[in-house]
Amino acid sequence: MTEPSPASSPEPTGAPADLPPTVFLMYGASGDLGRRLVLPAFFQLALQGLLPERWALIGSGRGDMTDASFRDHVHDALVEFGPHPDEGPWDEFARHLRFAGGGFTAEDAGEVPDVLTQVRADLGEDAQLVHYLAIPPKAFLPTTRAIDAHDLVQGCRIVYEKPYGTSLASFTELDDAVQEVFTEEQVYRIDHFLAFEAVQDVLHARLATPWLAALWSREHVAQVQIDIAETLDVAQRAEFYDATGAFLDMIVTHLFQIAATVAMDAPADLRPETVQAARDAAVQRFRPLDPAEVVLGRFDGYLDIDGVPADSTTDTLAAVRLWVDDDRWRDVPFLLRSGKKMAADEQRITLVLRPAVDGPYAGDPPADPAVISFSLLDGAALDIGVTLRAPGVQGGAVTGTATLQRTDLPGEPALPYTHLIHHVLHGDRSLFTGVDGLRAAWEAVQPLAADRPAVQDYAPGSWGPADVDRLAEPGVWFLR
Ligand SMILES: NC(=O)C1=CN([C@@H]2O[C@H](COP(=O)(O)OP(=O)(O)OC[C@H]3O[C@@H](n4cnc5c(N)ncnc54)[C@H](OP(=O)(O)O)[C@@H]3O)[C@@H](O)[C@H]2O)C=CC1
Ligand SMILES: O=C1O[C@H](COP(=O)(O)O)[C@@H](O)[C@H](O)[C@H]1O
Repeated sequence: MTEPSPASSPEPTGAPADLPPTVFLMYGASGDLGRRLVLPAFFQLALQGLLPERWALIGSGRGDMTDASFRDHVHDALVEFGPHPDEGPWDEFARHLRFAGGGFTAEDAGEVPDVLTQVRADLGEDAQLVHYLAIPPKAFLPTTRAIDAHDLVQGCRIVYEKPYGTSLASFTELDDAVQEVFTEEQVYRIDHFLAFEAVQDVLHARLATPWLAALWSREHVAQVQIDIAETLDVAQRAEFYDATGAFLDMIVTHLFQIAATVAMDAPADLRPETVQAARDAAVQRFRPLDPAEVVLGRFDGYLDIDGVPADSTTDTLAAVRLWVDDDRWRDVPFLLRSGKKMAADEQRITLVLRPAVDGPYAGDPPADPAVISFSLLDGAALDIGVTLRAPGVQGGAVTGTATLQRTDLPGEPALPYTHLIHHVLHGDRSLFTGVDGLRAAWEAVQPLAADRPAVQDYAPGSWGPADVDRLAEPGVWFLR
């Protein structure tokens, strides 16, 4: 298959000086996500000179916090998670931080209006307003209504964390309310895996490297494997996790979006709407899952965790065989797997390549097939497996792997949330999930609502129940 060549730049462009004055109103700024991921991303943007010349970040929360204690909170977060405040102009950065306590509901906007008025007096009445909902998903809907009730919709952008819905019904309820209040162009729905540099590579390497593009189809690819394996426990967040499970936490969200990034047709250009529409169109071609091709697992010992009910049936691992119904991928299984307490911390997208179909090596495939494999972890790497003549006088075939470390490339990598906030600032929705794709994702998992497979036990430190291996047959999991 041939690919069109895209015409425009892969990154949002425009100097920070050209960005309008911007006010971020961050709901849930005191929470775990804010501390670990979002506030560090703001500081990384500041270090790289990528924030607008005039900006403010107002943390909003239900408690009372002074500006000074919010600044201390941000400082502590940076000390713990980096970039360290000493690495940059902390004092200057801190002056942009404000806090508005007293919560924010439709009935009572707390201190938000007052603080916003003060900030606007400084930045200008027409400063761009960006709402960032870093709050639990159950608060998305009431906060959306509150933003409407307090007349903070006009001209704003709004960022929703994941998960955007937990079923087709709850997605529809949330999205109906969101579409009533905002136009689609105002809405940024996060799936932070789309912002991993290695996930962005999957599209950009293919678009920029013709030989890679040439093998991007069923003609050369026998299987696609997407593996997000974690050794992590869930004891710190048992309540959340038990209500969610691996399938909802990871498969229908992150792994589906990654699968769509692999499966999408090459967009004709890199305009955000073209990229998002191409990815959404790929999700719309996902065949509804067959429950017989879904394996759910639970690590031994899960039921002993404090906060997990004795009769829990929550999955801590999920693996699925997904099919993409189009000419490019017909009959190529997409194998998705993610779980907790697994054998390794690994995040990989692997295209397993077909062996020779004719010539002297046909019919004699090597034990390890050739692959193109993207690691998503820090300092991510691209592994390219090629089958070669085996060394020595006996000959035969052997597969070797060449590894390209991203850390060997020139340039400073950016954190996923740094990319995401940068894109919001520039009005670029290419790294955000589209509403059509999300709806299609929930539709694709609907068969499980009526026919959920039983949860099977697996040993902590393993790759999951034996049935997971069966999903990959006649092949094998690249990670094993
Ligand atoms: N933590 C993570 O690693 C990740 C989280 N996410 C998503 O980010 C969002 C925030 O997650 P996280 O920070 O872990 O969540 P937290 O449970 O830490 O909550 C964040 C903050 O939201 C406020 N809050 C809590 N309940 C409510 C409520 N009912 N109404 C309004 N505000 C409330 C609290 O602040 P206060 O008490 O000051 O009001 C709290 O500190 C969620 O949607 C989550 O799914 C996504 C990816 C990773
Ligand atoms: O959204 C989530 O993602 C994390 C894995 O993402 P990472 O960026 O921390 O690698 C996962 O551990 C968590 O369960 C899930 O909610």
